[in-house]
Amino acid sequence: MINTSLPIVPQDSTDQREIFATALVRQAPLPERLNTVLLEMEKAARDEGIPVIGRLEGAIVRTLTALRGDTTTRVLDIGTAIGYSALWLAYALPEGGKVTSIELDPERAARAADFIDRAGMADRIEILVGDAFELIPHLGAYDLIFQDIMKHRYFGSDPSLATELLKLSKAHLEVNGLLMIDNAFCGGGVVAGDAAEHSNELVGVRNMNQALAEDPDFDGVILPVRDGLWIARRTA
Ligand SMILES: C[S@@+](CC[C@H](N)C(=O)[O-])C[C@H]1O[C@@H](n2cnc3c(N)ncnc32)[C@H](O)[C@@H]1O
Repeated sequence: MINTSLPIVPQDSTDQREIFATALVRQAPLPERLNTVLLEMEKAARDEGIPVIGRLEGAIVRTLTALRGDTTTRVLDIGTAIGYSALWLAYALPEGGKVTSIELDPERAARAADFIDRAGMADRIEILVGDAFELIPHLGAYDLIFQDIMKHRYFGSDPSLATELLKLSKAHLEVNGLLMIDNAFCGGGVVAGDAAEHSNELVGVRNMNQALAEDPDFDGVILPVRDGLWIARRTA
């Protein structure tokens, strides 16, 4: 069901500026229980080739989420893997905040549940197992949505799905809500040349980038860190 032979963006970059920023972020104090589990997850991700956003992007996601303060209590995390991004999101939320995280692979979802429990965040994160395209239409509205499934879902598949997921996310995002989408550069492919000559995945991500950039209901920008992180506020 899941194509595990896909290229994985390394969690730690070779860019000297990102290495410097990541080293500083590693020194930031975190609750010991949370940090112990995050370190274990980072090791598992490296050893087993599990794609996670890594420490630098984790800290960016946490900071952007925390900046929203009490306006953000309902978060949707699309693509749980082993729960790494869900933990950063949950940690940033105010009291009473909750992350709903969706994962297609039941084994990964089970590992995520175990890590999340050990990090002491089980009361803040709910994992739904299934296909995001089937589950999201049954969910409510969110203050923040983090999308991180594109690499898996679109490679060699239908290039229109990336834009469909954007539409689905928009339909479940409150006005003034924040949409974050990882892998906007699609491994660098969308920057390198004419995506139309490349894979369905590249075409899909390029079209999604264009649709989001042109959408009058969003203000946003791709942060050029790691593989490109869209941050876009729904304005209307
Ligand atoms: C890049 S990983 C997510 C990493 C996670 N956000 C993190 O940083 O910790 C993408 C995950 O999305 C899952 N996935 C792929 N297609 C999906 C779909 N249609 N619905 C739900 N999950 C999906 C994959 O099984 C994979 O575990």
